[in-house]
Amino acid sequence: MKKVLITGANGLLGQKLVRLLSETGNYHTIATSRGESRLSEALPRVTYQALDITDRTAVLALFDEQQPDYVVNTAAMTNVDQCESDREGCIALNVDAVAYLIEGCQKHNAFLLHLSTDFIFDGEAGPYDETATPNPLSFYGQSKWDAEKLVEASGLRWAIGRTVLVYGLVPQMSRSNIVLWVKKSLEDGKDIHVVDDQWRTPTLAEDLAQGCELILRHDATGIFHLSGDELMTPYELALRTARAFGLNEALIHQTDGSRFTQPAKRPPRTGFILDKAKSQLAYRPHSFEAGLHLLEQQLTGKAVI
Ligand SMILES: NC(=O)C1=CN([C@@H]2O[C@H](COP(=O)(O)OP(=O)(O)OC[C@H]3O[C@@H](n4cnc5c(N)ncnc54)[C@H](OP(=O)(O)O)[C@@H]3O)[C@@H](O)[C@H]2O)C=CC1
Ligand SMILES: Cc1cn([C@H]2C[C@H](O)[C@@H](COP(=O)(O)OP(=O)(O)O[C@H]3O[C@@H](C)C(=O)[C@@H](O)[C@H]3O)O2)c(=O)[nH]c1=O
Repeated sequence: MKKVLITGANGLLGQKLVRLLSETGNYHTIATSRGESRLSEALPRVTYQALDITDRTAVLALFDEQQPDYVVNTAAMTNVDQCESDREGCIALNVDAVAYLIEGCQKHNAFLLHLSTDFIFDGEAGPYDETATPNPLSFYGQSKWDAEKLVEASGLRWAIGRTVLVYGLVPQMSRSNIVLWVKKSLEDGKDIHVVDDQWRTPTLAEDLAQGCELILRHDATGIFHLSGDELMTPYELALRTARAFGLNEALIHQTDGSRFTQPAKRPPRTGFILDKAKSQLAYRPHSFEAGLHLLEQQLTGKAVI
């Protein structure tokens, strides 16, 4: 049985991945995150331990204690605007902590799967494949690219799973996501202004977890693009979400980057080409509507989250 240490296990991907690894029956999982566990229930073959990955001593001590075969680093500062204002905190978590994990993996000859983002690209030429050249526009994007470079230079057996605009539902979320935000706003009767000049391939959290499990299952090394397969604007995403949940589309107003601004610059056109993950891992993401349907089932208690 493969022993896997997951960081950021309270997060959106972390919770999905812990559940998936438990369900397959092939992994013993050490789920770690900062603070108490927010996993909804005790799961077979899963133990939880608090771990702040910015604490080098704590990271190395946990590696010595648990001796994992695989490490999946899902923890990150994922609030892109916060990364712009708290640059020190961003580097500590998104870059320096990755160096501590690499150190632990080197000592115990563990495989490292690290999560990264479409925001390493400038969005001038999306959708991108794994060979495209990064040119981040934001501090978040730069931090994630710097961490990728550490992983690639580590001498470890490593994989990097890059993803795009993840949506989904887990218990006690510390951060919402675009689909839940659209749904809640429309349910509350609030007007929303959504951009039509950015393009993304939004990713169902379950699909991303599946992609990570496939990498672990096959000991697949290198960079893999793991996202949804449909390129769309956030405006289109909002309309399709409204239709799927039977909500009022008239509340959704089209805007663009000249009128809607955020503190961190977003790349205009990203999205991923998935050919490598499809051919090498048999990665098969849900369609966007199928992803929304699963979310609807989870929200109504017809499927587990
Ligand atoms: N979400 C997205 O749209 C995208 C995400 N990614 C990447 O995918 C990965 C997973 O993202 P996602 O699951 O959505 O992120 P989340 O923000 O949902 O989860 C990150 C988790 O890391 C935890 N964490 C924060 N600081 C620390 C720390 N010092 N030590 C240990 N754990 C910590 C957070 O804890 P707490 O909950 O307590 O804050 C949170 O549970 C990240 O690497 C991200 O950069 C890439 C592209 C898109
Ligand atoms: C809040 C809001 C967002 N948007 C658009 C802008 C943007 O393209 C999209 C999502 O905006 P957010 O600020 O929620 O998410 P954002 O920070 O852009 O999401 C990113 O998260 C990090 C972690 C990543 O790695 C990236 O892949 C990326 O998906 O929605 C609007 O058009 N209007 C709005 O009022």
